[in-house]
Amino acid sequence: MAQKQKSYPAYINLQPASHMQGTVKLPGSKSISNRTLLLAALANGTTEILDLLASDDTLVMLMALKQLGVTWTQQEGTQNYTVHGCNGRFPTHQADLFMGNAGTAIRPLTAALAAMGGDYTLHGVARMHERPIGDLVDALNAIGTNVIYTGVAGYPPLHIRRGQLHKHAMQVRGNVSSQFLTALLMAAPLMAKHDAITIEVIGELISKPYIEITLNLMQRFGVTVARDGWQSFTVAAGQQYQAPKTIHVEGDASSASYFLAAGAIAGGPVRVEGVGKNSIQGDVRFVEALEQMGATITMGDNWIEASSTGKLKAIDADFNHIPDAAMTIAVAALYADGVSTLRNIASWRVKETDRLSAMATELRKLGATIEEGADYLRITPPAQLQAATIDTYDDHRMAMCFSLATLDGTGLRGAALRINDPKCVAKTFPDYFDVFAQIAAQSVRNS
Ligand SMILES: O=C(O)C1=C[C@@H](OP(=O)(O)O)[C@@H](O)[C@H](O)C1
Ligand SMILES: C=C(OP(=O)(O)O)C(=O)O
Repeated sequence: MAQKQKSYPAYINLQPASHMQGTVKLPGSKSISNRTLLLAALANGTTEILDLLASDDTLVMLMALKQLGVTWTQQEGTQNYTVHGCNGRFPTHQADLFMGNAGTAIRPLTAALAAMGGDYTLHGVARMHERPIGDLVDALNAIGTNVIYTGVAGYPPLHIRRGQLHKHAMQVRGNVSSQFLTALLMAAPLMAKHDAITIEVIGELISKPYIEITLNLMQRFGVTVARDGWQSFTVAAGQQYQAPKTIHVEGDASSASYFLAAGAIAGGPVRVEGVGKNSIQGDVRFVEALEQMGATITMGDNWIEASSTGKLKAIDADFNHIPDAAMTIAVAALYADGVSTLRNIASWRVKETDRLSAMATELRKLGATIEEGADYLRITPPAQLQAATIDTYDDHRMAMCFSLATLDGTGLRGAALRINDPKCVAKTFPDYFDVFAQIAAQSVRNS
């Protein structure tokens, strides 16, 4: 078994806290873990991956690779893995792959399998079958791959057969998910055997910093991508992924956001370890938003710390570059001195749930006044938070960011905050509520 299993009750009651202080060691980055697993599997040679994230999203990738004939081993009692690369061609040409709700698994694997051809099906949980993949499939099939929808057009499940590449210039729309471009980039060396592959982005590209993670990791595996800004990307012919021997997975910057926000809301200092000023993850820029709200941030090579001395200031900003960590700002806005506006976050609607609608509904339960726009959220905090039972919509980030609603020690008047279905955090952070409780306990000891 690759991951430890954790059992959670149907709900969890969190006690109010007025001060948060302590240090957290972060789990590995989901974005880096799943990219590294796929690149290591495709590479020529053996890669040792250190500190891989242990979660549902990485488990589905590990299991899919195993079904595809990739050999990997986990070093006992660690999150270190040895992956034996298959040099651009999976040994197994027929497989039925369960992808859970992991966008970072299904999208890049679809592109890689389409490029290779075979007889593969990819499917996931019910919500996965509502998350769009049409822009990726269109981009692939336009150059000759053979990807078929077996349910509703534009969505998984997918069936991948053998195609015949007849073009090397690809086009992909960028305004629904950056993961489509990431997927094409990662698969491009498999299709660029004799001719360069170019990928042109049509229209706006969202979530840009995730493309930097992709390019950075491809480079670590020896493939260079030439680019013209965010408009077009070229992978020269004849490049193959080469195993870098060892690769270390940074701590997850999106997971860091909950603890850093706790330090900013409730005094701190709260320090996260595993990610720092040289991170390749765009979500470290979450701290800029906290600073704008008045928090004090310090950073080292492998840590970030947040603290504050007074009430947070309201914020009005564009969060397109950090859609995941922006959810944490929505809850932090409950503690601000005025009305906050989170702009350019339409992609929230096609993630684990419709996050714009879910966030609006749950913030209202706490007493906030919310304006939900097509692509923005305006949050007016209540004078005092109300105790509430928070629904989580099978969305790990809904569960994690609403734990911050306990940090107004007096406002909840001693009442616990109830979070339903806390087990959904297993998507990226199975131990989240234990770690959150440890920080709360450290804070009590230190106060
Ligand atoms: O490439 C990645 O690792 C991710 C890209 C983002 O998705 P979108 O590009 O769909 O916004 C982000 O929300 C997701 O959690 C991880
Ligand atoms: C959007 C997310 O996940 P996915 O990788 O499945 O897109 C997320 O983790 O917030």
